[in-house]
Amino acid sequence: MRTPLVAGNWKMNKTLEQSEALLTELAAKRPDTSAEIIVAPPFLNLPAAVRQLQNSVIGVAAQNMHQAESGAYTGEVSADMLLSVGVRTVILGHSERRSYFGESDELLKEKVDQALAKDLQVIFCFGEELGQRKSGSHFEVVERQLREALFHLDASQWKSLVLAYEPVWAIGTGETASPAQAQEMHAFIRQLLAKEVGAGVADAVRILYGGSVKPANAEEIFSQPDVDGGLIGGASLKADDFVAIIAAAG
Ligand SMILES: O=C(CO)COP(=O)(O)O
Repeated sequence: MRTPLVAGNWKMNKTLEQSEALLTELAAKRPDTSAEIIVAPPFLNLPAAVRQLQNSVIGVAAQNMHQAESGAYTGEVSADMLLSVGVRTVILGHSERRSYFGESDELLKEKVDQALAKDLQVIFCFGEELGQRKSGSHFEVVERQLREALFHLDASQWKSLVLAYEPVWAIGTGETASPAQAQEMHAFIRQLLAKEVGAGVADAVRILYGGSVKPANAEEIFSQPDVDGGLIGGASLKADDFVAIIAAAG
């Protein structure tokens, strides 16, 4: 049995004060659920978020990380820095990192390797663009993204990985993949993993869906057999919406 996971990716939203207010509201609403819950505030808010949530069931993730141990990388944050403030999970490969910051499959492989070497849990994002879906190459694109960054990992490393399928055309657009489209891709990924990495990994790994998940569509998407929860952007910025989505997963 895979435990559902709902993660909120706040992106570049919420000052320290706003972050504290949202987390206070979230913790107070105590989502009654069997799902695991994670929030990913901006870097600067992480130490306070970890402190604030230390007695709650809500975990804290970073939205990115540099692949090097340390050094002359102005403006970057390392795995050890995340660990030193109590962060245990990192989101890697988000489409906004890929498109606005030029993160390639090759670079993401390095980041994943570094995160896993440091015992961080990784939520690895991938997904096709609109043109790729229209031309029917979406399965091929997703297969390449996974192959390049993850297929060299062994079964024990896969235990620290969560996959997040986020079709780029559904992110922040209000246009969600239909439950059938999500299920079709998630089932494809699981079959691919069974073939390439092993049946045990394919069965155990959680595959989240991300892209315009809202309280109104969450339940239908999460009820698909190969969808194990969601990575939520906009709707994770409002406590009521996020709690409703969490309830839909558990
Ligand atoms: O990118 C996302 C989560 O990482 C999804 O964002 P939205 O939920 O705002 O579409």
